[in-house]
Amino acid sequence: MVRRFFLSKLYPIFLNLKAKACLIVGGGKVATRKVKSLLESEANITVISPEVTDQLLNWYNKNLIIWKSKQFDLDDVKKYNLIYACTNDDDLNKEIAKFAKRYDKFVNIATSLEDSNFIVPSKLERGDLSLAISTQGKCPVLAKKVRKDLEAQFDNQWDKYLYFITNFRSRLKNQISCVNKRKRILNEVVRKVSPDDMIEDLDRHDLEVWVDDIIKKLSEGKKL
Ligand SMILES: C[C@@]1(CC(=O)O)C2=NC(=C\c3[nH]c(c(CCC(=O)O)c3CC(=O)O)Cc3[nH]c(c(CC(=O)O)c3CCC(=O)O)/C=C3\N/C(=C\2)[C@@H](CCC(=O)O)[C@]3(C)CC(=O)O)/[C@H]1CCC(=O)O
Ligand SMILES: NC(=O)c1ccc[n+]([C@@H]2O[C@H](COP(=O)([O-])OP(=O)(O)OC[C@H]3O[C@@H](n4cnc5c(N)ncnc54)[C@H](O)[C@@H]3O)[C@@H](O)[C@H]2O)c1
Repeated sequence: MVRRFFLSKLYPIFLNLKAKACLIVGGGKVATRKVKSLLESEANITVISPEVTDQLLNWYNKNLIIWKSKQFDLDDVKKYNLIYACTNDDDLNKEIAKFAKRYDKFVNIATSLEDSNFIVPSKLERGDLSLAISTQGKCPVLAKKVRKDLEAQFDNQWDKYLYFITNFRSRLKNQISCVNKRKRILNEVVRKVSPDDMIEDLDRHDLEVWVDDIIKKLSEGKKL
């Protein structure tokens, strides 16, 4: 019998954080990792910490983040959508969680799964393919290992493949109005064309010719 800490499962979601106000309390290794992925999402990032890593300082000097060089104050949480408590003081992190939840905020506690109401997954990206891996917080180091294993399986060909599939689907939508026919063709192309079929340096024109040729064949009921 498997016992679970949470009665309900954590809900996986991809958030659009562009320009959303995010607060990171703490300026160490963990804070730096969380800020790195928030920067990729173009969030509006504030770091509160008396000291920060060289990397955070570098982002601050390039105006990519706001840094308030001070001790955290409870009132600091009010203005932010997402809050990450990444200090090395677990009692302080827990206090941040309590206060943030009073204001109905989403808060992530680097030292305590139990006090977090969202957690950060390990992630792998290949073009527009995003894989998020979580152990529901039970063993982050295992999530990291699974990510590394998947990195080998999903190699850089997937980048080109996602580009091909995106192009294919958009041209298919323009050419075939029947949803069921589109669905059949897409299923067929996903089954028959693999990332290994992607050609190096295929220019846009050649890609479109290739895509249209596949659409024509499949819509006429021919095999690939
Ligand atoms: C995936 C990743 C994403 C990221 O952080 O970006 C991530 N942790 C990573 C690495 C990592 N974390 C820790 C170690 C040291 C080994 C160890 O102790 O296990 C390593 C390994 C390393 O650093 O190499 C220690 C640790 N982590 C947490 C606690 C507190 C606790 O367990 O309660 C403690 C003990 C702290 C203490 O001693 O007090 C908690 C969380 N860590 C999570 C995410 C969330 C759950 C994710 C899931 O569902 O699996 C959750 C719940 C909250 C959160 O942080 O969002 C990232 C891998 C990125 C990658 O490389 O792919
Ligand atoms: N969740 C995770 O993914 C994960 C992974 C590894 C470790 N951890 C745990 O997370 C914590 C942070 O790890 P780290 O390696 O970044 O530690 P660190 O010691 O490098 O950084 C701690 C930071 O907290 C800041 N800080 C301390 N008191 C503060 C206050 N009152 N106000 C504002 N900032 C304050 C310090 O200035 C420092 O920048 C540790 O307790 C560690 O065990 C979590």
